[in-house]
Amino acid sequence: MMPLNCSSLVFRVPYILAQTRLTNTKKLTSTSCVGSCFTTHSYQNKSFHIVSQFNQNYSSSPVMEDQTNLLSSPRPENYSKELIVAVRVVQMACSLCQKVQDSLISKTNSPVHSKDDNSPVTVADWSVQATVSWILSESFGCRNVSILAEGDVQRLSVADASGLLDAVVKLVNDCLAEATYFGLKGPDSPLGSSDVLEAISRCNSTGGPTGKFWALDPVDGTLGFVRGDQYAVALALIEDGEVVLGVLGCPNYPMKKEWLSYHHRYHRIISKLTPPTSESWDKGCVIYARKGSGEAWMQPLHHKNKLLAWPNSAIPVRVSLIDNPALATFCEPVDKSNSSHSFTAGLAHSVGLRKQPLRVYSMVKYAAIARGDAEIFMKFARTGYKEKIGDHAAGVIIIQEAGGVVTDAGGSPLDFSKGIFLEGLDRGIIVCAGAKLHEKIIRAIDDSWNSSNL
Ligand SMILES: Nc1ncnc2c1ncn2[C@@H]1O[C@H](COP(=O)(O)OS(=O)(=O)O)[C@@H](OP(=O)(O)O)[C@H]1O
Repeated sequence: MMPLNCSSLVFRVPYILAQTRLTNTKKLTSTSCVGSCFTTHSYQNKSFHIVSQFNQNYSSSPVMEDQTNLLSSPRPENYSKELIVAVRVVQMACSLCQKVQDSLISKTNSPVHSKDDNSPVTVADWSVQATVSWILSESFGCRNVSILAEGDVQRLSVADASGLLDAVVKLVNDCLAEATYFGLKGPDSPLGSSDVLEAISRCNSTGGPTGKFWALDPVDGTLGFVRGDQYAVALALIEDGEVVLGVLGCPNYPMKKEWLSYHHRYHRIISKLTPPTSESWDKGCVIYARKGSGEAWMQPLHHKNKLLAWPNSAIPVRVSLIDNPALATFCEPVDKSNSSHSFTAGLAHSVGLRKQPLRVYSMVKYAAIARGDAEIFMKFARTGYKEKIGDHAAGVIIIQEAGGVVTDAGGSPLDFSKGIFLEGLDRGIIVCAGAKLHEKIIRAIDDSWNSSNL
């Protein structure tokens, strides 16, 4: 048997299979529809409905009020307005990021690989942060909105960053000018630099155990973004230390799941040569879930050529029912400096996973599990790295509501109540479609800990 060997990993917590949810038995037999005026489309042999609603007469609130049926859940409508605004603003952010990524790819054959101060990913980061902050503040009132995000406005305010600030202000205004097409209301006149800086500077929450705050990762998966590959826009709402809703925008998520692996970039580039028609849905989605609903939903990205009839659609997503390790696919980060590939290889072997790992950039790995395209996601950061809550919150709630399980390597739930970081994390993060696979992995990790202590 291949030994589990990862010298940098020390597992301290004994096996506790805590908080695992046995909700994976709920099999969807039919798709639900949303709204009242819909057309039928198909995706992976399932039919679903696209609601073509668009109302120019919006109220003073940036959310168009007649579109609250975006959520088809019959359950209590807690956080429903928050979720609607969050889904829409993440759609806007995806559109913004797509523009930046397209220009990045077309302008250079040797993409930027770091997040230096003037890199396109930095521009996208700031612009998404400003846009999301502005829309949330307009929707719920500045005083009621607290946002935790990484961007620090000081860097953008200094004199030598004026070119960067100009680029950000332009992108933000271009994006907000299209707000009505996403069912939101933009500003009456373009924002100035000070408005943009103010919107960014409002994202100064440090999280914590009480109160309500949004956790935003504007462009998660820097490497994927600059390489023209997978990245995600992640927005979650956390209240009293619990994630209550999550939205993951995945602009490059391929509906042919085989193309998800970074190895298949070539196929994705080829697919770009054939632009999608209004009826096709070849890539890009926004996935979202609300705590306690027992449901997670996916809608296609908004397409520019459908400006006056936004396809306000959603289909339910559910984790895979595969619980046989030999048939299961596991995801992990592409870059081995972000997660030990040798450790996961040993773990995979001892658990009986037989397929090659699916290496995917960013929180798109959470989306893959929620959609049932893979069964396991494991991340084992090197010693000393502290995971940030914004890099996981949206994914965790989506997985849980889609029927999956997320814990640390000791089997404990992730704790979002301790501030910016996932404090007390027992090294790895384990995401599984079902409790059975999860139990096997946690047991194997525990065995490795025991044998390394012999
Ligand atoms: N050293 C180290 N170890 C572990 N994790 C780290 C580390 N450094 C950063 N990060 C965080 O992980 C995010 C990248 O993780 P991914 O799963 O996307 O990795 S990979 O790009 O596929 O290799 C990365 O997201 P981005 O900063 O958006 O790229 C960080 O949130």
